[in-house]
Amino acid sequence: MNTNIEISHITKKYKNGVTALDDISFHVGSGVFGLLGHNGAGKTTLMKALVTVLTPSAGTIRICGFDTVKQGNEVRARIGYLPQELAMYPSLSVFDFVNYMAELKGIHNKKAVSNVLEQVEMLEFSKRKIGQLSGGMKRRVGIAQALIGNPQILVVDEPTAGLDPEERVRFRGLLSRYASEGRTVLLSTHIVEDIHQLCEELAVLRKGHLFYAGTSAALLERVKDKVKILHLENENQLIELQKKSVVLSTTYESQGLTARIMDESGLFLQATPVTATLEDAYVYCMGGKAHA
Ligand SMILES: Nc1ncnc2c1ncn2[C@@H]1O[C@H](COP(=O)(O)OP(=O)(O)OP(=O)(O)O)[C@@H](O)[C@H]1O
Repeated sequence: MNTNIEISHITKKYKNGVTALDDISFHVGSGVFGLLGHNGAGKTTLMKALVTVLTPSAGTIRICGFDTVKQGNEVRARIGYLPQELAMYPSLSVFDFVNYMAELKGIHNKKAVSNVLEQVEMLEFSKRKIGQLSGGMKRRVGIAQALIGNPQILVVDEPTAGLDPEERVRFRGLLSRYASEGRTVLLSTHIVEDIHQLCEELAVLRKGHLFYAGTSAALLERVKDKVKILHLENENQLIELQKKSVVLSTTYESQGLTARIMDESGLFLQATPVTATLEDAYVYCMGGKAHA
């Protein structure tokens, strides 16, 4: 497998003293790779370091073999980035906006602009003003500007958040199509369904530390035999349970509720073991109940 991204011992300490990343190392090959973690875990900081917007305090990152600090131009030529909040000019047309972004990258080629708009199914809306687009359409225009120059690596920060189910499906299709022919899509998300549908491999950050990096299958192996269900009489018992174990999900019933838990140390002898699913594994990684 080719390694498109090599992250080695990356630490980022901000001026205010916050250590957003603490000695992170992992490799990313081709395909869609998921970056997971709660708010503040360090995902955006890591993505900014990958795309050379931010310089790490220590460690190195190589993109297609090029060092993000020493060979920024080579890296930027091979990477497309859709930040969480991309500043867009509402009065520009879709075409003019993407063309403007292309020119900032040094690409003066209107055909290339039409090409990327076609890839994201926005060519027919080329003349529409950005201010008149739906949230999903704006996100597609965001991807279009990241695809300019046909980058080997596409980095997208929470691209499906806030989209309706239909747009989400369309978006996932777009990302998985792009991640073929040896290209990489690195996707940060809170949404378990995104990972489930798209990512063979993932990394999980927790408070600046790497909690897991590897395949979904290996993650499932880790949680095997640890998922159990437990009947509870009321929500007070649920609150107590959450202090002692990771609650994966809860189902309310006519009398009380059933909690699905991760019994890591085998303390819950009264709970019934069940077959672990990938969804359990992802939710466990995220530290508890599903976000979507
Ligand atoms: N420019 C900055 N200066 C100081 N601290 C920062 C800065 N940017 C981020 N942080 C802090 O670094 C930590 C990691 O933030 P980061 O934005 O990377 O997390 P995240 O996982 O992307 O979260 P979210 O999902 O909310 O975007 C947080 O504690 C955050 O407050």
